[in-house]
Amino acid sequence: CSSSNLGGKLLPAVTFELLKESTESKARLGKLHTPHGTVDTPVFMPVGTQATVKAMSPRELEEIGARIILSNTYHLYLRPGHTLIQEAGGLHKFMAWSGPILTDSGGFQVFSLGDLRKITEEGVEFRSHIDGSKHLFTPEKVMEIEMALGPDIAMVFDECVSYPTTYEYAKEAMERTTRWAERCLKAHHKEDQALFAIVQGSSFRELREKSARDLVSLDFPGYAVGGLSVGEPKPLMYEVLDYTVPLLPLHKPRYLMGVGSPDCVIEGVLRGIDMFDCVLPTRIARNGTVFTKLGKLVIRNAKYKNDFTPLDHHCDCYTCRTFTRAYIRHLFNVNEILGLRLTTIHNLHFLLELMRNIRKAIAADSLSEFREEFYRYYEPEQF
Ligand SMILES: CCNc1nc2cc3[nH]c(NC)nc3cc2c(=O)[nH]1
Ligand SMILES: [Zn+2]
Repeated sequence: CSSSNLGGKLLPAVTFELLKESTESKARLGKLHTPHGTVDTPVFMPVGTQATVKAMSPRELEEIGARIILSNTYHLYLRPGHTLIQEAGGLHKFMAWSGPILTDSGGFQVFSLGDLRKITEEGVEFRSHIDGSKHLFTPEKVMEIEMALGPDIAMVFDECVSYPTTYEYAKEAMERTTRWAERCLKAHHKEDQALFAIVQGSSFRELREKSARDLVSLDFPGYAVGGLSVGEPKPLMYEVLDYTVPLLPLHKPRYLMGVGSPDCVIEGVLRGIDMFDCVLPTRIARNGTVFTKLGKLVIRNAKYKNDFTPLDHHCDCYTCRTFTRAYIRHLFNVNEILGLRLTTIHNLHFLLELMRNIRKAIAADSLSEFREEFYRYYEPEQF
């Protein structure tokens, strides 16, 4: 059922149950209840930009324990169109994913189109990266698209400001984003879909605090921290989280957008983040780079030519149980599709397994030991 009806008062479609707060950090265990099932948090959400997590079938996603996945409003609006997907019965039916789905609002995509877009108070005029046709995304239009796509969680239309930026521009963009969020709230009318807000303000503390305060007063069911993982040094991202997350409601989910490298996920969880998404694990898999306990491994490297051991000696995923480095390197060498499928399965399993272990560590109040142990082996990158 979507949102049960108690004497006319509709219960919200998506609710967050705070199960346990860590004693040693801001980490917490939770359950995100949605019309398409419940998600244990902290959670990593694989990205399925064009209504598919590239190279993975829904069955394989289920097998590795994926629960909630992301799709992209911008891409699906352009192809095949949100009206076609609505005709198909919505995204869940169209892509045969029965679990929870979150759609971003296209904000990030249209802003990364560079000078192919024009921002006004009304919205963003942009040219399609496919055929150059002109489009206008307004908060109202984006709400119409996301209501038609039918995900369990829809994101507001915001402006993700690039890094670095000036205080003046960050202020102007943040205040407009808050006005857009109010317009999204007014235009959104789908009871079985939750609308999450996105905090902006770049790396300026008073802008982040103003953005958080204004959005919290609008009482959204969930809050994302946007404008991060856009090229800023990791310590700066952590600093922004240190002073932004505490301003968000304890009993609502916090979503850090675009973060999915193992070290950033651990640092985000420690700072009170519940939800993560990132194209990194699937994107680097397709060019043969995999996560392992000891850091990243590039399988095309000649040193793996005669290496008949698994990708990651500590992993029990289908790829690592079944194939060797030599075989997967061969597949990449001869451009065989199975190669990138196997590395995608492994990288997603790696991230989802990391989340399972993080949840276990929070439950056992041992997340800082887990973090020490993880860093003892894992070599994080600077960006
Ligand atoms: C929902 C669309 N809006 C929206 N998406 C985002 C996607 C991101 N992806 C990354 N790093 C890969 N940072 C992001 C920030 C935002 C952001 O501030 N806003
Ligand atoms: Zn594996």
